[in-house]
Amino acid sequence: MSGAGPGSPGPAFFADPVVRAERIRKVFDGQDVLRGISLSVTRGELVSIIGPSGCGKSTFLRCLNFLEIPDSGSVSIADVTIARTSPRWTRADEDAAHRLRAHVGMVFQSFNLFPHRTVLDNVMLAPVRVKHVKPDIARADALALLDKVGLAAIATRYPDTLSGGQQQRAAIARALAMRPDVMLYDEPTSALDPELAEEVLSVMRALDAEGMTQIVVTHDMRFARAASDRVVFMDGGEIVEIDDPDTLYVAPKDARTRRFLRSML
Ligand SMILES: Nc1ncnc2c1ncn2[C@@H]1O[C@H](COP(=O)(O)OP(=O)(O)OP(=O)(O)O)[C@@H](O)[C@H]1O
Repeated sequence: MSGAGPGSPGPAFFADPVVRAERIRKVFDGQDVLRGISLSVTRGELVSIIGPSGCGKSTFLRCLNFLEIPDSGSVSIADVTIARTSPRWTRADEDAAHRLRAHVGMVFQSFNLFPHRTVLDNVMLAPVRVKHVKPDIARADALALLDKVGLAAIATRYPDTLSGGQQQRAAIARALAMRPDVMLYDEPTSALDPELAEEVLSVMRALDAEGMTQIVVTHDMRFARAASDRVVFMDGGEIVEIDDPDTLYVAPKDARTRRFLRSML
């Protein structure tokens, strides 16, 4: 939640960690993609992760909910902790990952809506099937969420009749329907024209104002600077954390990251 000012809850509001990743490592085909990354995100924070193409941003995000399984390290989200202590991924690990994912809403670059279902069905499906919420309650909840993202009037349409921005807002509503503790976004606006991207970003800003915890992998430096509480730069499988997104201070020793940042300003 950015812009703490007079009357805002202040730093104590951020005291409660929702996500804690410690020493996450991931090797693909002998390539050290993540070299022991740690990141804590507290309740209500909006953290943007940026960095050069191929530096491991998506891999790190996907490790947070075990869509990608880290080789070592631990992730805690809400009350679930998974520590990788052995190279084997067991049935018990998968069960724990299932419990952890129940706390996480994930939004992908490519929307990933079910094409043969209406927008409303897309949003109410998981609460009914996974959480066994009564259909009439799930429907009312889904309509409220669609209203929040500006899509209530087109709830009965199918995804292929929607703009990309509308589809992405539907995908956000679908993720929110599971009442997550944290939302993860993997380049949510990269496939969108600037105007449609702005519709999506404004939904994310509104969620931030409500206190939702959000982690966003993005190439949108303007959004990262303007809306984030923290910008985290990744490079070479490590992170360089910037406390103040306005000044974009980067440790002087990190020349490659400085060059990357200059190219984005
Ligand atoms: N499933 C996989 N198998 C093998 N290599 C992979 C896999 N996923 C990612 N990689 C490799 O890991 C590295 C990091 O990829 P990743 O997608 O995490 O980077 P990124 O920073 O998100 O890039 P971009 O900004 O271009 O999306 C790349 O070299 C990529 O080719």
